[in-house]
Amino acid sequence: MLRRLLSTKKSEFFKVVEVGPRDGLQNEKVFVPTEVKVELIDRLSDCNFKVVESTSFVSPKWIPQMRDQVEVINGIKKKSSVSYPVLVPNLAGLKNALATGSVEEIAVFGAASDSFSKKNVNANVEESLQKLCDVTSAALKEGIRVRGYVSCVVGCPYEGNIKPDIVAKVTEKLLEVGCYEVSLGDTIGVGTPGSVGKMLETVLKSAPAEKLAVHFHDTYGQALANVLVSIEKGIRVADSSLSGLGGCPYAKGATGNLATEDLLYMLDGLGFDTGVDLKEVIKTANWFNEKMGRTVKSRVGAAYKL
Ligand SMILES: CC(C)(COP(=O)([O-])OP(=O)([O-])OC[C@H]1O[C@@H](n2cnc3c(N)ncnc32)[C@H](O)[C@@H]1OP(=O)([O-])[O-])[C@@H](O)C(=O)NCCC(=O)NCCSC(=O)C[C@@](C)(O)CC(=O)[O-]
Repeated sequence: MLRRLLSTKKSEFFKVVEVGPRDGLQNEKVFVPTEVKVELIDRLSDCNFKVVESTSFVSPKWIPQMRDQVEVINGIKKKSSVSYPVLVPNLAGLKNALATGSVEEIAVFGAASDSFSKKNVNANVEESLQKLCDVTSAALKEGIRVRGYVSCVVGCPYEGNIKPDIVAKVTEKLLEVGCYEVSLGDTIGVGTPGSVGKMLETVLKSAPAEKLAVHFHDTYGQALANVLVSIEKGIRVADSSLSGLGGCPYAKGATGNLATEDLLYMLDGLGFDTGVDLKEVIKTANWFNEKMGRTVKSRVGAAYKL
């Protein structure tokens, strides 16, 4: 498939979902000022992403960094070409999100591991799926688009290797209830092209590639290779975060997401059209890192001459 891709003249669209403002920031120990979050999202909108995941309507006791969700979602300059999904764990979160009048898309999140699910949302996989189905149905009735996530698709920080069958079951359920797309998350970044490839083979028996996205953390440096395997399986959507920001507060050891700059560089090299301006993403990452006193984490950001 890769050989075929490289030989075609017309470039195929690949959707990059920028999750930096949500997944990237939720684990930051220091509170990122609301105005910085808002400017970050506005700058990302100007990079031409189709999707910028912006914040979470979760409990502030569980994720204090996202406690300014209302100010963030109401403060950004929305572009009609960009979708700004917010994470919603339950009906209380949906109510709060709808009350802003600014939310048109939400993301619900489940997992393929009971232990992780308990730590993350205080419910096991089945209980959490029931809540997600309720939230999804209620959101769809309000005309809100719903994206689904499955965490721990290859490995769990508490249970080790995860059986692909469970990932397939959760994915199937999320699609059945009406999620337009399900993003498969290697939450702790332990997957390799071997384990990710096997997991995808199983999931693809019951879910079409067009309805799937991949979401890799780069703990073991396998994220780009894992995207490549996903491309070979027909998937054309990947999540990433600028400068590789991120980590999951309930998954010890998980490092950041795959860096958007590295993903864009690889996709460009493969001849895909993402529509995203890599230079603007690097400038945005440099701006953010300077603002927060961080160092550049993406390889491309460090190497690229602007
Ligand atoms: C789901 C709950 C709320 C259950 O938490 P709980 O404690 O079982 O909830 P509860 O219903 O018993 O309520 C307890 C308190 O929280 C309040 N509450 C309840 N719900 C909300 C809400 N929505 N917004 C604001 N407040 C809320 C509620 O009102 C109450 O307040 P109190 O009476 O004590 O003052 C909690 O576990 C939670 O918020 N978890 C979120 C954890 C999280 O955000 N994790 C990171 C996102 S997942 C992720 O990063 C993975 C992903 C998606 O990126 C993919 C990958 O990499 O794998």
